[in-house]
Order: sequence, then C-alpha cells, then structure tokens
Amino acid sequence: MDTDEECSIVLELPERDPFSDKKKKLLQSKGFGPKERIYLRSSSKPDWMSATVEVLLQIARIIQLNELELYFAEEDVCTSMEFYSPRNELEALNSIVLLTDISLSSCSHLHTNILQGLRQTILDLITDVGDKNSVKGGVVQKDHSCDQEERLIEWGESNGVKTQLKIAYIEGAGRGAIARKDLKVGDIALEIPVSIIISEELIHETEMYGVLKEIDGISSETILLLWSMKDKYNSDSKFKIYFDTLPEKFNTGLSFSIEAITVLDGTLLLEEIMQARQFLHAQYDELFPALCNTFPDIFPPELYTWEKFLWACELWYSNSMKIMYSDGKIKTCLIPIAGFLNHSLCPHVMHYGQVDPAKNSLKFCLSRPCKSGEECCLSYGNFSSSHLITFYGFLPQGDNPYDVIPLDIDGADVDSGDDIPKSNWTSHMVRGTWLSRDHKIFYYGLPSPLLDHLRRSRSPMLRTKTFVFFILLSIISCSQTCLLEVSYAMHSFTSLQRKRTSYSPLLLARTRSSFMLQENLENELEVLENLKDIFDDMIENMGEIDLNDRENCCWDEKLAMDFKSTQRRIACSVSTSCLAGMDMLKNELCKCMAEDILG
Ligand SMILES: C[S@@+](CC[C@H](N)C(=O)[O-])C[C@H]1O[C@@H](n2cnc3c(N)ncnc32)[C@H](O)[C@@H]1O
Repeated sequence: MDTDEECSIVLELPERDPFSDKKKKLLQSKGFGPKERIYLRSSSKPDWMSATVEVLLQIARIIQLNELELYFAEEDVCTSMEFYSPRNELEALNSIVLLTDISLSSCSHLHTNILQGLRQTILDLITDVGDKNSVKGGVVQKDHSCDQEERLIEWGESNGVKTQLKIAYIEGAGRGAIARKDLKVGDIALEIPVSIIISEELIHETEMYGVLKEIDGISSETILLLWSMKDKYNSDSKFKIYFDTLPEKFNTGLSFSIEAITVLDGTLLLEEIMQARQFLHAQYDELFPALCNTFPDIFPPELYTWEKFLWACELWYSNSMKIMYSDGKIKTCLIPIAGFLNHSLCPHVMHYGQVDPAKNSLKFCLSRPCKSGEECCLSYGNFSSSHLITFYGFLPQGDNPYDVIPLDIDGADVDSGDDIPKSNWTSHMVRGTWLSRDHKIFYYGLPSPLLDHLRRSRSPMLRTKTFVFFILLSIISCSQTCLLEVSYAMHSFTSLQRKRTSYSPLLLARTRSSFMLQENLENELEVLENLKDIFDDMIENMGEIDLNDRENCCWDEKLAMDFKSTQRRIACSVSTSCLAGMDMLKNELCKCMAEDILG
C-alpha cells in the first residue's frame, strides 16, 4: 500500500499468462521479478521521471509480449531500452496509463500531481510512437463520392450508432474511416449497438437455418456465410443498405489468377493460397449442388454458384470480426460501419472485441490519438503479410514484425543431457535481421531460440551460447582479471586472453578452455554455414523479380511481386547476417589458433 510519503505502481506478470515462464526468465535477465513495485518519488534530479518511466516501460513491455515477439526478444543484458513492436509499445504504454488512472482514482491528494505528471509523460510517449511508426498516413482521394457509405452511417445513427468518424476513399486501401475531430487516448471513436451486428442469432428463426443445422459438422460461420449469399439479394433485408456498400469484388489472395500464383513460385504463399482454395472448393462441393437440388426455394441455384460462394468467403475473411458477447460466447460477426476501418501496424484502436454489457454495444476506443482528418485504423490481428494477402488482399505499409519465414526443422529441442535449460520452442523461424539490434558474435541478429536449437541439434555436446560464454569467463578468470562487466567480457575476451600469466596450472586450465572454445566456435561456424546455405537456396528458388514489369501488371501480379520482394529481402538479410557472423567467428578462431601457437 502507498503511504502518504510514497506513491508507487505495481506491475505484475499474471500467473495465468500462457508464456509466464519465458517472460519471468526475460524479466530476470533484465533484473526484474514477476511482481515489481516501482516507487514514484519526485526527487530534485530533473530526469527522475524519465528514469522511472524507463523502468516501468521495460517491465510493461515484457508483460505485454505476444508469443512471436517473445521468440525474437533478446535477452542481452547490455540492452536496457527495448522496442519490440509498435503493438507491444502501445500495449505497454496503455497498461501504464490504466494503472495510473486506477491509482489516481484512489490516491491521496498529495500524490495527484506526481501521478498526473506520469500520465502525461506516458501520453506524450504514446503520441511519439504514433508519429514514429505510422507510415505515410492514409491519403484521402477527394474524387470519390461516398453517398452510399453516408447513407449507411445515417441508417446506423438512427439505430443507435455513435461515431466520430466519416468515410472516405484512401489511396491504395479502398474506403477508410477519418476522424471528424481530434481524438485522444481513451476516446470512443465508434460505438455500435449489438442490434445491428450480423451474427448467428439473426438467422436462428429462418427456414435456411432449419435445413443447415441438420448437416453434420457444419459450423455457424458457414451457416452465416450461406445466409449472407442470399440476403445480399433480398430487397427487404434489414441489412440491405449494408450489403449495398460492399464491393462487387474483394481482390484477396483467394482470387489470385494463375499468373499471380506463378509469380509466387519459390515462396510459401503459393502453397498457402493453393491450400486455402482447395479447402474452400471441397467445402463448396460438399454442399452444392446438393442443397440447390433438394431445397431449390431456399437455395436458388443462381445465388449459390462457386463465384458467389468465393465472394462470400472473401467477405467473411476480410470483413468479419470475432466478438465476445456478454454471456462470454465468442462469435464471428459482420459489423456494419466498423467494416470500413482499415488495418495498420501501428493502430489507433487495438481492443474492440468485447460487448460492453452496460450499453449492449461494441466500443472502439483509441489507444493512440487520432487527429482531425487523419485515418483511424484498427489492428486486424498480428498477422504475417502472407496471411494478410491470402485473406485480406493487401500488404501493410512499413516493416511488419510478424513477417516471418518459418523453418521446417524438427522443432523439439534436443535433450543434450546437460543441465542447461532448454528453450521449449516447438517451432522455429526467422524474420528480417534489420529488426534486431544485436548483431554481435553469438547473436548475429538471429533469434536465440533458433540458434540454440541448431547448436544443440548439431551436437548434443555442443552447448548453448550461455555455455560458450562461461568458457569465455573461465578464460578471463584464469587470467586473474576479475569483476569484469559481463557485457565487456563478451566483447573483449580475446584481448584478455593475450594477457597470459606464466602460471602453469592456470595455463593448463586455460588451454583446456581455449580448446573447448575453439571447438565451440567451429560448431558455431558450421551452424551459420548451414543456415546460410538454406537461405541462399531459398533466394535462388525465388528467382529474380523484374520490377520494371510491375507497372504493366494486374493488381494480383503486383501484390505477388511485392510479397516476393519482401520475402527475398528477409532471406537476403538472414544470409548476410550469417556471413557477417561467419567472418566474426573466423576472426576469433584465427586469434585462438594464434594464441595456441604462440603458447
Ligand atoms: C474490413 S475492410 C476495410 C474497408 C475496405 N477498405 C473497404 O473499402 O471496404 C478490409 C479490406 O480493406 C483493405 N485494407 C485494409 N487495411 C488495408 C491497408 N492497410 N492497406 C491496404 N488495404 C487495406 C483490404 O482490401 C481489406 O480486405
């Protein structure tokens, strides 16, 4: 509890966090426990606030990491200021705002100023995250009319919708939602009453539902999809105005032409799109024409063609949202008006999936400010570009931190029989190494779980980087150079090796360590060589992309080319980082060998 003299904020990693063990380890590596009380003492030092915020933020970031960010998180003890992703940064900062709001509502008068100061500092940081990470905001195209969209908003408002947004055409993204006035963190940009959300309840009373519910294993999503295929053409539908605003064509990866698919040769997206299409075809063939033949009045054949089925699949994949209702049930829904919001890697709205039971409505609250006239964006989820292309038909602007290349290697960590804890990652991947800050020896900008896995699987005797590191330390201690900063030791072990004493037992111990170090460095080198080979093959299989042709291509070929360019860039960065790492290792090996020869 806070005393009158001291005010504090407690940051705690929830026990139920699915990655609690890994996060505890990461917190520990930065010198924190799973529950930290941070005292807010206004001191005479001018930078006390930024120092306090730095600590709060370091802990909050780790607590807010998702699985993929955790995989790429770097445990390097030297780095204090981390940045994992715009999403993580916004979540971390917003979690601190929430904690200060809770404290403000219950704190004594004495602490109000400190807490308000902290709140304002965090809000300023949130604005900075937006300014630094939102790539060239949506450019409004003035030459498009949005009459239909405005009619939908009027219809919504007459049904209880409250909105601070208007609809406009955005360059390269279709329609989007623009702030009508300056909106702050916590403001509600849009509020949609449950009564206008399209979800499974809506169709329970229909004849169609009576037929479909008898089909073994049919999901409520498929039932809704089949209902929407027909309701789109129903002139008496309650949702006619909504259906009228939907595009005639969705242009997702699911409707890529054969030419675009060919461009994807050598990438995993080719497989992903082919599999998704095969799955949908199989699903369609299971239901049609049988349903049309047996119930032609309920399923008129002209409304249930493959093309119309594919349109509905694209509608549901690209426009539906998963919503948790007040009873705790999660349902896939179409949400008129909210369906105009585009996706951003640095979104304004991050949490919108839960019905507010008090108002029976869905609220879209801001996690970062949105200026008047600026496009207000959502996060559709932490999706890779291949997922966004397949199911939404676009590549987000900017560096997508979820763009990974999965590696088809046996994921389970090899049990080396030693007592070094295994990382327990069941699958491995890489992403653009430019996203990593740590390109030192043993890190190379590559994910540690992958490197550790490869080190272990090359040889059960081969140790993780932690073990190599201990060997380095033992050499250092043999040289009677003590109390060195760990980070310094990592960088300067070779120079310390040179300061040898002529003490024979120490020399012997050091020689043994030096031999083990050499062996580990050689193994390390092989790990990088193998990894580089994998990525060089991948680059070769992808082939060159002739971007000169791009302008004359169709939308899908352009998208395929852009995707391939991003994949090539990732693969090239991995190959380059491996090469740089190999050079560092060869350098160290040369020094080791020279040391041994010189005795
Ligand atoms: C839920 S809708 C959003 C509204 C949509 N722009 C429209 O005109 O109907 C999702 C679709 O919007 C487009 N979209 C969303 N975010 C985008 C982005 N960041 N860049 C380009 N297109 C985007 C994609 O076509 C996607 O399938």
